[in-house]
Amino acid sequence: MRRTVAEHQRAVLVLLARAWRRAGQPPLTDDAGTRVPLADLPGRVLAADLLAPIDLPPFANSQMDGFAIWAEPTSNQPGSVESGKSTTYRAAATIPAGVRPPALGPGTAAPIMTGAMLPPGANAVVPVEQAQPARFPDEGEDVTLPPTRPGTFVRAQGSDLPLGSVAIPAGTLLNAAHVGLASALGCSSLQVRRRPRVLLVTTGDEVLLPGDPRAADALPEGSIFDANMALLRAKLQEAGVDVVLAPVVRDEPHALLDVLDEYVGGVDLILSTGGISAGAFEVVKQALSGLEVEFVSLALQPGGPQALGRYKSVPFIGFPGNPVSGVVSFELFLRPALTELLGGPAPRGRVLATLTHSLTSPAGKYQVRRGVYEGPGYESAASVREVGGPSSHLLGALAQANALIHIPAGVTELHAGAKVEVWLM
Ligand SMILES: Nc1nc2c(c(=O)[nH]1)N[C@H]1C(S)=C(S)[C@@H](COP(=O)(O)OP(=O)(O)OC[C@H]3O[C@@H](n4cnc5c(N)ncnc54)[C@H](O)[C@@H]3O)O[C@H]1N2
Ligand code: MOO
Repeated sequence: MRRTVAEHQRAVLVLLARAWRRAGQPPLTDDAGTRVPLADLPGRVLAADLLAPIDLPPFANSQMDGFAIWAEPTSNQPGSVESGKSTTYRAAATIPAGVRPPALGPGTAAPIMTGAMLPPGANAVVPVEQAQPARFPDEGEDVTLPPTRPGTFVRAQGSDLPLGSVAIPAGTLLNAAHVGLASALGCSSLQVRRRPRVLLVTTGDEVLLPGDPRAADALPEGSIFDANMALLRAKLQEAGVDVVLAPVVRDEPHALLDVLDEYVGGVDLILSTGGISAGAFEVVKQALSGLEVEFVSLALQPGGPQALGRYKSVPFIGFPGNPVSGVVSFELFLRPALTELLGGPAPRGRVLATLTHSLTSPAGKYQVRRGVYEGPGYESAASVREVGGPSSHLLGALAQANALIHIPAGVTELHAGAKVEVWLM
């Protein structure tokens, strides 16, 4: 079956949405939610609105090292802002951060430190630099301060977030700032959405894992070391997925079915690599054809052959075996679906960049090349340079790349200086 890239993106999204979404619920929500400590929260998605359990700041406090005073709210008093006259105060006891200060006496100014609690009876702070003398006096000494409006350099209680307000909405992909906010609100853990558990199945008689005893002396002729298991595991983990690894499956359909049967009960998605094109030993195709999995051919390179469906009700996605094909398939189909359905990972940045050299692309194919992107500088526009070529076995080039260059179907030639769409990895 032939399908466009956009149609396949949609098909992947629909497959996962149908399997993962319970009526009226966000996808993969456990009834109890999962409580996760602060240290492990970045990259997780918040399950329920976090309501501020306290005011933030919890009390009115000083924004400057200076003097806490009572500033007259009326405009035409002597010493008011409008009259421009300074006022001389008697210095009260110094207020450090972390204590509950005594009330401010009339005619006094209390030396106060940044973050210290404003004493009852104070409503403004004058920075020490504006005092005469411009230093902290001993208690009982005189200090002269300029006219000041009420509220100056005071961080009011609840002015950042009032008690009971929505501090972080459900569905937020949590980052460092969210974790800092949760901690400042006194939360040591938050309730997050469960991560999908993905079974990663690598296939191929020729594939050996590094450390395999069969390669103890030397890599046997005709064999290769695995790239896909390590590569896609890292991609999935980076995207916030829990990965369940199956052993490398040899090119025997019953061996694949045995592995799927062993793991299918505990996972939300099965992702396989290899065995789906036109050869004589296509293990995924042979094992699953006739079941609920369809094998499609996209006008896409890399990533042309794809498999999609279900195995015993669990969504099944099959990527082609070439390592770069797996990466492109992941970036085009699976990662955006995870973002859309689960709220994370963060979408890839998509920008236009100037191609540094000319390129050709086969007619009728959507090509995705690997590139090195350099962001705009003071005097230069964003640019991208291809590394390697179109072939999907070029792992060395992939490892140099930080971007995918998109060349739409129908574009056969691009000159240096052309603007191309780039996805930043
Ligand atoms: N006659 C045709 N041949 C091929 C077609 C086609 O349309 N007609 N499509 C080509 C394209 S495009 C791709 S992509 C591959 C996809 O093949 P499979 O998905 O069946 O994958 P395999 O044949 O199993 O492997 C392809 C390639 O990748 C290497 N490989 C596999 N697993 C790993 C691994 N874990 N680590 C590193 N490398 C791996 C494998 O050795 C092969 O070289 O088919 C083309 N052929
Ligand atoms: O479509 Mo294949 O994925 O180019 O190598």
